Amino acid sequence: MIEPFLLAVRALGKSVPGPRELFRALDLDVRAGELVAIIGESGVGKSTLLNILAGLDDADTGSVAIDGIVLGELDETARTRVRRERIGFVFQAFHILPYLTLRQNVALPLALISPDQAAASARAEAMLDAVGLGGRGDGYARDLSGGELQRVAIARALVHRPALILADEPTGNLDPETAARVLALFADAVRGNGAAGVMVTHSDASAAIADRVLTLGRDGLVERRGV
Ligand SMILES: Nc1ncnc2c1ncn2[C@@H]1O[C@H](COP(=O)(O)OP(=O)(O)OP(=O)(O)O)[C@@H](O)[C@H]1O
Repeated sequence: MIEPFLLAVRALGKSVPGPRELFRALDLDVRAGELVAIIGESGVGKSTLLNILAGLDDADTGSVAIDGIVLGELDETARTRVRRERIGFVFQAFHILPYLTLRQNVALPLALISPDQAAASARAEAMLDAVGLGGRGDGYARDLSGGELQRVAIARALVHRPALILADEPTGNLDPETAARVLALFADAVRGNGAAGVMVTHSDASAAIADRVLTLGRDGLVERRGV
C-alpha cells in the first residue's frame, strides 16, 4: 500500500513518571508540503510529542511512520540513520555549536550522512544565502543576534532536504518583525521542499501561517476551526 502521508502517527500514548498520562490514542497525518501547528497549555506534552516524532523519545503505545518507515520497528542504529537522513529539527534554544563556524554548523547534518565534505560546505553556503546570511559562513554564533541564530538553525535543519521538519517554538525568543521573517522562511522551506512540517508554538502569529492548527490535550489532537 502506498502511504499518502509523509508523517503518519497512530494511536500514540505517553505517560510520564507520577504517573501522569499526557495523551492517548493520538493520531496525526501530515502530507508532503503541509505545515501543521500544534498548540496547547504549558505542560500538556507538546515538546514530548515532538521528541517522539523525532525518534528521540519513546511512546508507550502506538506508532510513528515517516515516509512509510515505522520508527518503532527499527533498532537504534537504523533509527539514528532515519533521524539523520529524513528529519530536520529546529530547537527552541537553537543549539548552534559555538566552536564551529556558521558554515560548519549548517553543513553538519549533511556532513554526517555524506562523504563529500566540499559539497556539504557549498550547500551550507547556499542555505546561509537563502536565509539572508550570505557571506557570514566564516563567522561564529557569538557574532549573531537571536533572530540571526534562529535563521542559522533553520538553514541547518533544512540543509539535507529532510522529509520531516520539526520545530519547537521556532520564534520563541524573537521580536515580532524578526519572528514573521523567520516564520515565512520556515513555511516556504516546508512547502518548497515538499516536506511535512510540524511546529509547536504558543504564538497566534505562528499558528496563523500553518495549514492546520491542532490543539493537544489528553485525548490527542483536535483541529481548531475558524482561525
Ligand atoms: N522524563 C520525564 N520525567 C518526568 N516528567 C516528564 C518527563 N518528560 C516530561 N515530563 C513532564 O511531562 C509534561 C509535559 O512536558 P512537555 O515539555 O512535553 O510539555 P509542553 O506542552 O511542551 O510544555 P511547555 O509549553 O511549557 O513547553 C511536563 O509536566 C513535564 O514535567
